[in-house]
Amino acid sequence: MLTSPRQHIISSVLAIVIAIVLASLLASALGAASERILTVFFISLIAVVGMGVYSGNSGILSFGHLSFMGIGAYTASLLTLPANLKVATLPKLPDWLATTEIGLFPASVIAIMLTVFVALLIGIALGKLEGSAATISTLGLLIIIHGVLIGWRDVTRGSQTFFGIPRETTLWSAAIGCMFALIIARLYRDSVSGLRLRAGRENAIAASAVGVRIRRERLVSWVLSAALMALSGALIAHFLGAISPKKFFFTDTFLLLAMLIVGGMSTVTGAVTGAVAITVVTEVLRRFEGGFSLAGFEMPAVFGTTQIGIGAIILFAMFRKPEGLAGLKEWEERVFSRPHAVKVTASTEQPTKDTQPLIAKGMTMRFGGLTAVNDVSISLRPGEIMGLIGPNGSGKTTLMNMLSGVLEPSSGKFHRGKELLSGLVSYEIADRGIARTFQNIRLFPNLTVHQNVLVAALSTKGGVNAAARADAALERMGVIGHAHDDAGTLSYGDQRRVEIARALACLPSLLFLDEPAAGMNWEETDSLMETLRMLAKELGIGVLLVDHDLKLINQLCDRIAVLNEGHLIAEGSPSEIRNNPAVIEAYLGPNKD
Ligand SMILES: Nc1ncnc2c1ncn2[C@@H]1O[C@H](COP(=O)(O)OP(=O)(O)OP(=O)(O)O)[C@@H](O)[C@H]1O
Repeated sequence: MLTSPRQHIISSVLAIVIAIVLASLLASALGAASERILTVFFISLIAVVGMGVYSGNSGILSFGHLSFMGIGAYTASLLTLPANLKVATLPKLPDWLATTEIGLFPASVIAIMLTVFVALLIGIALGKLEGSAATISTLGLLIIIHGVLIGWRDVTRGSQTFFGIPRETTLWSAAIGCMFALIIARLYRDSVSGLRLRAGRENAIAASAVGVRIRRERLVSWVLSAALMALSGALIAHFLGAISPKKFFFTDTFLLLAMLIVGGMSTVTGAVTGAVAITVVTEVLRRFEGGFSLAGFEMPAVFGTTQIGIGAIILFAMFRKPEGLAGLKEWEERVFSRPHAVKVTASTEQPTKDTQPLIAKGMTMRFGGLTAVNDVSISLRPGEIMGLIGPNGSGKTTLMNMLSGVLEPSSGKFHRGKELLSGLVSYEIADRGIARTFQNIRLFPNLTVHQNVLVAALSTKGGVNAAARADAALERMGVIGHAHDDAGTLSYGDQRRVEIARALACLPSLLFLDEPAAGMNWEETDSLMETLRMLAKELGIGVLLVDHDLKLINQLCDRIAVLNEGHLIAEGSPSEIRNNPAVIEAYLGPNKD
């Protein structure tokens, strides 16, 4: 399933095919030099989009992808190298490999399969790392695989050139490979997995809280990107006819990353833009590297002109367009307007069937020497609105974080019916019907409002009826008119509503709201109160509401629990809580009137 309009995908695919065919025909007409430049460009572009599939969608920069290109290149070359040459130059190869001599296509397929297998093993290990730790470990990967290519002399000829590879890569085979890679990358970006990964890139905690298994999605994109790198490696080896480990090390990593960063990591349009920009700069500057004469002046040769030029274009892009020359949207997302066809059906927004209360006992959270929540026991029934109040720092958010799986409690358990929920992580809890919003809004700001909500619907309850669920939630919260605006561009109040809509798209039976009215004016707060009442009454959703607005809490809540310094000091109806001496003391202090 694809998460963007069909019109976008069709126009994107058509543009890819037409541009590649036209460029190839033009290069063929211009002669061998142009053909050669375009062939290398196509092969580089496969690698750039390959890197983009992982780095662009996950937000984790990888320095290690050239390793996969190297594995692909050497594997395919070992399979296509003439048997007599293998016997002469690699005498210690096992017999079965020495005598194998197949064409580029089957060799590429095998090379891709082997690379995918290696990437899977590495990806499972790397998946445990986040942010810069993940990036640095990809650097380790590059160095290790480079070391293996050099050290495994019997198979790779070590640091010497691996020569005699049949030059089977033509302009048209590179063009077809490039077309394939661009289309795969484009489809992946808008697939369910791609959307989930982009949500995780924008905000990992929020993505997990709406059911996204970020590690799994990262692994999918890692493996897919490795496959594209292997294809690029196989093609370049069979274009050059000779390779060595240094071809798959720092220099080309820098060049390909420069293309990706300059153009924009998060789109296929960006990868193409960056590859074009860097290729043009490289080709132009290379001609001046050896010196030139201009209007009678002899300019001297300047060593490194090309590298200086690439460095300058990276600096320019970072200063002027840090998200890349092509920005954060695909070209067709900018060009075509998107009237939103609402797909609400009768089967969406059914009243919840969960009638069991959530029961939490002895919930405790220690941060080092601080006990933020101390032995708190509460319960929440479907259909009721329960307020959770207390002075600043009394542990309200921490309690909510534990009950939604964002934090693992130091001790204490919570369950619903017979199902023990403590010990589950947040995407598992979201899938069991407990959804939440955050005190500091955690939307996916560079995704549209519709995508923000759709990703939640797709990632919970098996993704059944996801589009209709997303629309119903947007409509319920009054933000369907913003469906195709980027969530980060909305007013504060609208962002809060989108966050609630995103939680509703999970079809929760319990909804945790952390200061949902913060930043709203009284009119917006009134309308929010009305909506929450309807959610509880019509859909039977239980609401746990943290807020400092005691008027809102008193008017809305059936029951109120009060925390002070991590302890539950009172629980009861609004009137009981208003007259409770412990609560008055916690809020006003012991010596106040
Ligand atoms: N990740 C953390 N690491 C260390 N201390 C934390 C962490 N999260 C919260 N705390 C501390 O735990 C205590 C309770 O914080 P918490 O945010 O739960 O309170 P709160 O009642 O929600 O406050 P507020 O009303 O200001 O949002 C505070 O002293 C806070 O500094």
